[in-house]
Amino acid sequence: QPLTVAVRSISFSPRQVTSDASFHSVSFSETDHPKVLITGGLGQLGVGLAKLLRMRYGKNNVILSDIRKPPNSVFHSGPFIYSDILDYKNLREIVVNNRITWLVHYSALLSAVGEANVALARSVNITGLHNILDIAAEHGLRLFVPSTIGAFGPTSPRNPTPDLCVQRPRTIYGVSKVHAELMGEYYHHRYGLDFRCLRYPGIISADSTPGGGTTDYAVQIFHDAIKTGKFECNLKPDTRLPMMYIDDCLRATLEVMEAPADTLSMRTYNINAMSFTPEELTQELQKQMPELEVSYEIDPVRQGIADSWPMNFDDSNARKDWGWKHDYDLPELVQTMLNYFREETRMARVN
Ligand SMILES: NC(=O)c1ccc[n+]([C@@H]2O[C@H](COP(=O)([O-])OP(=O)(O)OC[C@H]3O[C@@H](n4cnc5c(N)ncnc54)[C@H](O)[C@@H]3O)[C@@H](O)[C@H]2O)c1
Ligand SMILES: C[C@@H](O)[C@H](N)C(=O)O
Repeated sequence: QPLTVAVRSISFSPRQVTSDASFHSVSFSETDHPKVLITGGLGQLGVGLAKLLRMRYGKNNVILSDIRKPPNSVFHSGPFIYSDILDYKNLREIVVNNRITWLVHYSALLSAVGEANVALARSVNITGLHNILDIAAEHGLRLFVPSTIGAFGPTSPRNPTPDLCVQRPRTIYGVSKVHAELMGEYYHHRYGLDFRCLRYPGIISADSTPGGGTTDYAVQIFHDAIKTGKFECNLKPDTRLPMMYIDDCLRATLEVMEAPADTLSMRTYNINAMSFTPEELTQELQKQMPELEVSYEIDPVRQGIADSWPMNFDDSNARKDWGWKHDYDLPELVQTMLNYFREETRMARVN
């Protein structure tokens, strides 16, 4: 404990790190919950993660942040603050004023929007990450940064893709995520930063919308199926990609953050649940909605990206080291998503 206090009270920035500097994660007892900051929290994943972490650590111990204006429901459900990850001083002020101990770094531009705006993606995904790493190291934070199936490329083994193999992605998103994995691991080995990283598959959620990725079709199909009974898919029918229901993704994040450090033989893990093609997802949906019509209008950018990504993800290390286990396969995913949208439609009719 005295060591922790001493390290935290040193006022330096890793921007002026001395060659023998060493950082240590802040330890806390079971009764002393972590104080969590989530960046980029208004995207597809952040609000759900905040809800899960607040149930576990208390509402006021989890702060959501973003550069966008939160909807009323989010603003009133717990602490929310403005935070631009490109503003280092602002980040530092938030961490200091709120005595943050865990940082979940969700801000990013995803694969398709990244290709549409490479300069912004480079700035948010790479310069922003540098700010986050320095803040986390300077203040002894436990840092979670998600990576992605997009961190692999056409020369990686695709079926299955192991944790350790060639990573030569061809998107700015993928390049920035490989950079994040390597920088986080470097800070861990060099400075003792408690860096934890999961490579997420495409995430599927009902109550939040994806932010411009290649796997977005697998969410949009549910919205369109319920609304119009028709869906135009922008990937070819046989494009196989790893996918996961959001509840599994958020639970994995919580579990790896809580895992004792000595169970982590690596700092970056693949996690997986299922793999399917648009055709297989359609067939599963049609078991309950036989009238659903799916047509294909291929987006060459997204298709090119998908064709370079893993088809199946090998997550055996996560299962072995810290007990990762998914709950949702394709049938449960489809049932859960349809239940959500049907209930929403029923409530809309009642009101
Ligand atoms: N959703 C998925 O399928 C998926 C899969 C693999 C990995 N991931 C990773 O998980 C994380 C969260 O994903 P998501 O789907 O919620 O992303 P998203 O695109 O839905 O949300 C990203 C958020 O980052 C915010 N942001 C952009 N610029 C910012 C800045 N300068 N400062 C602060 N915030 C900024 C945006 O406003 C947005 O709310 C990302 O890092 C993503 O790469 C997501
Ligand atoms: C896979 C993931 O990183 C994101 N959903 C994307 O497609 O870009």
